[in-house]
Amino acid sequence: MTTEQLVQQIRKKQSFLCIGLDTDLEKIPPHLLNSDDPIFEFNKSIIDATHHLCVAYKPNTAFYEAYGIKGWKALKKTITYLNKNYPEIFTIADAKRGDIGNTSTRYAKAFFEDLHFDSVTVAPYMGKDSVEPFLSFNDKHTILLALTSNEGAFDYQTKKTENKELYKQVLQTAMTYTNAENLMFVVGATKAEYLTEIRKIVPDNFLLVPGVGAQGGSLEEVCKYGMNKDVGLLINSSRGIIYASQEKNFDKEAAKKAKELQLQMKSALIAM
Ligand SMILES: O=C(O)c1cc(=O)[nH]c(=O)n1[C@@H]1O[C@H](COP(=O)(O)O)[C@@H](O)[C@H]1O
Repeated sequence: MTTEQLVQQIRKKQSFLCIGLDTDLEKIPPHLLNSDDPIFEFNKSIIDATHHLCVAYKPNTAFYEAYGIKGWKALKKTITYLNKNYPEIFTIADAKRGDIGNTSTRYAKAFFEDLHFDSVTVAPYMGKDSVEPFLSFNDKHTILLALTSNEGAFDYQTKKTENKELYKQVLQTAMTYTNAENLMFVVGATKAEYLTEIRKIVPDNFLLVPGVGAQGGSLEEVCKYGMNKDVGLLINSSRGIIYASQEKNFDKEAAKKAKELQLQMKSALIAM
C-alpha cells in the first residue's frame, strides 16, 4: 500500500486508529476456546466488528510465536483474511526484527512476500545494512523504533551521544538510508512531549504511536505535537480495545472502545 492510499483512507474514515491484535488465549472470551482455532476466531470477530473505525491492524508476532506452529498458522490466516476482505486496511507485523543484511533480507521476505504485510517494525541498533534490505521493497514500509513507550527507553534512547540524544541520531541517520521514503518511526504515546523535537527531524514521515489505553498515553497530546499536514500518525491501542469484555458480545464492546477513540480522532482532524 502506498502512503497516499493510507492518507486517503484516514480522511475517508476520519480515523488514524491502529488496533493491536495481541491475542492471548488467557484473555479471550472462554467460549471461544472450544473452537478449532480460537486465536483466529477471536481476531476475525474483532476485525469484522471494528474495520470501519480503524485504518490499520497490528498483530504483535510474539503473541503468535508463543503458541508455536498453531500460533503462526493463526497469524497467517489473520493476515490472509484481512487482505482478502479488507484490502484497504494497512497491516503491520510488529516483529521488531533487524540483523546482518543477509539475514534481514530473509526477515523482509517472510513478512512482505510470504505473509503479505504492508509493513514491519524493525530495531535500528545494527544500523544501515540491517535496515536497508527492508526498505528495498516497493510500497512496503519499515517502521523503525525511535523512542519507545516503555521505561527502559530512558536507558539508551534519550542518552546523549556526540551531544545528541540517541533517538535523534537514529532519526537523522535513518533518513540518509537508501529508500528512506519507505520509513515510518515508532514513538510511544507516553513520550508525547518529545514529539515537537521529533517533528523537526522527520516532518513528513508517518509515526506509529503505541501506548494509549493500557499504558496511559494521551491521544490529545500526541495529536497536538505529532500531527503533520497529512495527519502522519497511526495511533495504536491493543488491550484497551480487544479485551473490553470477556462475554459473548466482546466484539461489540471492543467496537465501542474503538469508536470512542475514533470520535476523538475525528475531532482532532476537524481542528487541524
Ligand atoms: O512497536 C510497537 O508497536 C511498540 C513500541 C513501543 O514503544 N511500545 C509498545 O507498546 N509497542 C507495542 O504496542 C502494543 C501496545 O499494546 P497495549 O499497551 O496493549 O495497547 C504492544 O504490541 C507493544 O509490543
